[in-house]
Amino acid sequence: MRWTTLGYHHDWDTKVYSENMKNKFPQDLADLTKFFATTLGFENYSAEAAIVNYYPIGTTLAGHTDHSEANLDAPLFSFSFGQKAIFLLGGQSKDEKPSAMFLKSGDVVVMSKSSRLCYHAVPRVMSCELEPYNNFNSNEPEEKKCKIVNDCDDENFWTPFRHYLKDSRININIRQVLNKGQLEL
Ligand SMILES: O=C(O)CCC(=O)C(=O)O
Ligand SMILES: [Fe+2]
Repeated sequence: MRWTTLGYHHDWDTKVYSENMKNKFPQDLADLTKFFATTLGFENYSAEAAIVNYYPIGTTLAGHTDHSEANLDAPLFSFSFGQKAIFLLGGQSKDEKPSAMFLKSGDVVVMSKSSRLCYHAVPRVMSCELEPYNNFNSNEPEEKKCKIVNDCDDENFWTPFRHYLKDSRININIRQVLNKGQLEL
């Protein structure tokens, strides 16, 4: 499994965010996440760090908690695309037996309040039966479709992504790092 980072870079070795290791967080992803946060009643949410996880079928992510953010009250948002996974969600200690759920393309996991600091893991990525990520039949009129949707309608543009997703899952894991009013680490 591989990953890239956006915004504040999460260093999996030290688990420390730093002001010296960050780039601009993509505005469209920040807006999308804020939409989810506001809809769920989390005002003032600001997406500041993301890990984009790339899982070829057969790869796994070991059990862990995400506790490096200065702000542990803001929820963690997790968007899944491509092939499906088994996601294990446990408790705040390893003594608690985890619950298993499937995460499919388009599913969003929100870890907030008591689940924010719970152990979780991805023990299995496997083939899905349906491929919702290949379906661009939107009812939006042509002029209202955003650029990325129009780009994906173009077979030449989409083909490499379709090939990649056929055997892989992508998860985008988004966090707010700073507390309200905090300007830097
Ligand atoms: O792939 C997932 O669903 C979870 C990823 C995750 O837990 C993380 O990036 O911290
Ligand atoms: Fe995590």
